[in-house]
This record gives sequence, C-alpha cells and structure tokens, in this order.
Amino acid sequence: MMKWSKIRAIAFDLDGTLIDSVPDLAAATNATLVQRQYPPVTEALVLSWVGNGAQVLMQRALSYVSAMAEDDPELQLLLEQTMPQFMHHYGEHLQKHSRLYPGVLVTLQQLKQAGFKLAIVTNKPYRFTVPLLSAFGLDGLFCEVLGGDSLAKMKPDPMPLQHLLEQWQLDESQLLMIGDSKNDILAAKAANIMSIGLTYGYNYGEDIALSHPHAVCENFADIEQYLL
Ligand SMILES: O=C(O)COP(=O)(O)O
Repeated sequence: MMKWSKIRAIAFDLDGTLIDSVPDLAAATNATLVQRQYPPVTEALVLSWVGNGAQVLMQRALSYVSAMAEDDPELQLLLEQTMPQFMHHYGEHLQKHSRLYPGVLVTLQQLKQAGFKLAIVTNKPYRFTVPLLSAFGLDGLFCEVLGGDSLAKMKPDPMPLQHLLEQWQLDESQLLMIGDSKNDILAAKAANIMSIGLTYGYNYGEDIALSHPHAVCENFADIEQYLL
C-alpha cells in the first residue's frame, strides 16, 4: 500500500514541470533548421516534440521538415551532422525566454526546509541542466541532478529513479516522482514508486491523468497538500 506519509525524497522533472523551456528550445530548433536551409517551425510543434531529450527533439524536427521517416538511415545521418549545431544554438539560448512556473521556487524551498531530499531527473542533457538551474536560483536545492545522458538510459526507463533509490538507500515507498509527462509517470511506475502528474506542462497534447499518476495537480504549489 502506497502512502504519502512515507515519502522522504522527491525527484522532479525539469522541462514543463519547473521551467517553461519551450521558447528557448524552439528558438534553438529554428536557428538549427534555418542553418540547414529548412524553414522554421511553430513553437506549438516544438512543444509537441519535447520529452525524450535533445536528440529525439531534433530527430522529430528534421523528420517533419524533410518528410523523411524518423527511422530512415538518411535522416539518422542528417541528425548526426545536425546535433552539434543544435547543441551550440541551445547553449546560446538556454534561459533567454524560459521562465519558472508560478510557485516553484517557494514550494521547493518549503519542501527542502521540511527535510525532503530533492533531485532533478530530466531527459535534458546534463550540460544544459546545471546552468539552467543556477540561472533560476534553483541549484542549491537539489542533492542530485541527473540529466538524460547521465546514465545509460533515460525516462521512461526507471534507471534514473532506481539510481536514486540505491544512492540514497531508500525503500521504493519513500521516493516520489513529480512531472508533467507520461515519461515521468511511466518511469515512476516501472520503478514501483509514487508519482504526481502536473497538467500545465508538455505531454504531447495528452491529458496526464490518462497515465494514472497517484495524484494530478493543476498548479505546482498544489503538491504541498500531499507532503506538508
Ligand atoms: O529535454 C526533454 O526532452 C525533456 O526534459 P524533461 O525530462 O525535463 O521534461
């Protein structure tokens, strides 16, 4: 039986949960596409491609503009050539237009104050995750930061969450995953831990409730009712 009162540590997703990062991801995607002589795409399209890390985002973007299938070997080759350009552009944009969602900073501070161990478990490459956290004054709050490339597998694989369980010597009932995407909820279920789904982020246009997290919240601060 899963119980909120057992939770001692919380893993947070980043994009679409703590930070609205799509404006900068879209700017970097478009700078890359234009550099490759493709037309730019809308922010709404980029939003629908976020969730499985930088490489898959660019793979979806290139497939869209070139009309090649995502698994076409020619697209794979193009992707390999294009990734360094995307990584450069995203490094340039990182926090230009991104913003923290309402209530994030205060709620995280209160949870830390209450004694919860906090971690970031994102599919964003690690090298962008750390500077983004510090740009928004969040860096001191987390004892562990795992990027999409920190371990051999990323969400929806449970590996990053299993890593935290092991690292922190926690029982499965003591770790909670909070995120906006089905990748977060699937990873939590595969790791046999509790999860909260947030409705305001990016989930490929799907209702997060369809992934059956243990609770659904409309605002970040609403998570407090289960924890404080
Ligand atoms: O970078 C992505 O594709 C998604 O990142 P997230 O796991 O923080 O939502």
